[in-house]
Amino acid sequence: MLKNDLLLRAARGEQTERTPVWLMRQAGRILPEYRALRAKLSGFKELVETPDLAAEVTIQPIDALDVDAAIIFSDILVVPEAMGLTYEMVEARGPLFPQTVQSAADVDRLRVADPHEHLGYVLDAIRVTKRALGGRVPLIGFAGAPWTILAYMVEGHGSKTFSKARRMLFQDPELAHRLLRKITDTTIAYLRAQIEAGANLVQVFDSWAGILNPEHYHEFSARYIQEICAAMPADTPVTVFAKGAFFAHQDFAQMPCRTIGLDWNEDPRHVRQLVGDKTLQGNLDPCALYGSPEQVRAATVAMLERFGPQRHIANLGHGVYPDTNPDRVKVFIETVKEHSLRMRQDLG
Ligand SMILES: Cc1c2[nH]c(c1CCC(=O)O)Cc1[nH]c(c(CCC(=O)O)c1C)Cc1[nH]c(c(CCC(=O)O)c1C)Cc1[nH]c(c(C)c1CCC(=O)O)C2
Repeated sequence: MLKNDLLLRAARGEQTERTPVWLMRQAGRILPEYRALRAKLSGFKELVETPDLAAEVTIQPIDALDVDAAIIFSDILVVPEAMGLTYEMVEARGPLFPQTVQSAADVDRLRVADPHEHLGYVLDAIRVTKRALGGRVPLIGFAGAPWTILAYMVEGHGSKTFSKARRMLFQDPELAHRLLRKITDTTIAYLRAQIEAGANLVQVFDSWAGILNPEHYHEFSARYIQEICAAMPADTPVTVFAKGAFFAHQDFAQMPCRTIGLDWNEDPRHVRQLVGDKTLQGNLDPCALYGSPEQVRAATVAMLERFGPQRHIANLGHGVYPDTNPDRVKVFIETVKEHSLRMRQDLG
């Protein structure tokens, strides 16, 4: 039994006494206690692959920030690794795949991973975290959207344009679909296993949605996300966060998911008209947290008013930036709690 189930109720579209709040990328990065633990280890992967440590880092923001959800400490790139493509996390630079996917032979070599065999460390981390949380807040599981995973597997590292990955969509769409098929099958099994291990809600991150043209987004991304959503157990809410996909609201309106994540470029009042009765998540500009406490408070209040009191999960419009002052994050969280309560009292 959960002591605080605001997130799940908001995701299901039920009335809540206040708006739940958490932050994308809340685990790690901004917390001194994360940096202290991280400094003692060989690197990011040791943290991700050691369930007790991953659980500890997952719970740090619950203690430090008093958010309404935990998100399992892991990375979207564990999926390509489970399929046979190892990644490295290069200090201060980001992910790197020494081998990339270019040819039909490369796709054939990849396996559809069995999550119990190849991603057992994540499932163990979820189990340890659940036990340690003792029902304080729900635990969010996650995976990358197939398109975003393909982008890293083909490109080999982060990029502003991902032009190698997008080139494949133009030059060899069939090959892209074969790769997306394997990623999607792996992701469905992986997210289902996360839910069995204890994840209460799962989020699909399509971080590179915004660089596709609308036709390609429909053909190479949305249909696979749709399939993933449809394959989840009916009682587990799914959130789809497709950064920059303002052109794809029609796709999202039909998506069998409960919640749509919005980046900070979007106006929730406009999106509400387009996607029907879904819950919306977001969408404060992460840079708003560089302001003074008064400015953070004002920006947060304005955001809450745009979403309205119900069917909203407060968050940033993307992950929190590493150099953000945790005290400003606290102002954001406290303002959501106080002001969303007040919005309901004003109504009642
Ligand atoms: C694109 C993407 C990645 N990873 C992820 C995405 C999708 C979300 C998004 O768009 O931001 C998802 C992710 N990565 C991480 C989480 C942990 C849970 C959370 O707190 O949200 C989550 C949900 C830990 C992480 N993943 C990474 C770190 C930093 C590693 C470190 O400790 O040095 C953390 C805490 C590394 C990572 N991982 C990735 C990149 C590009 C980088 C390097 C730059 C960066 O720091 O974001 C790939």
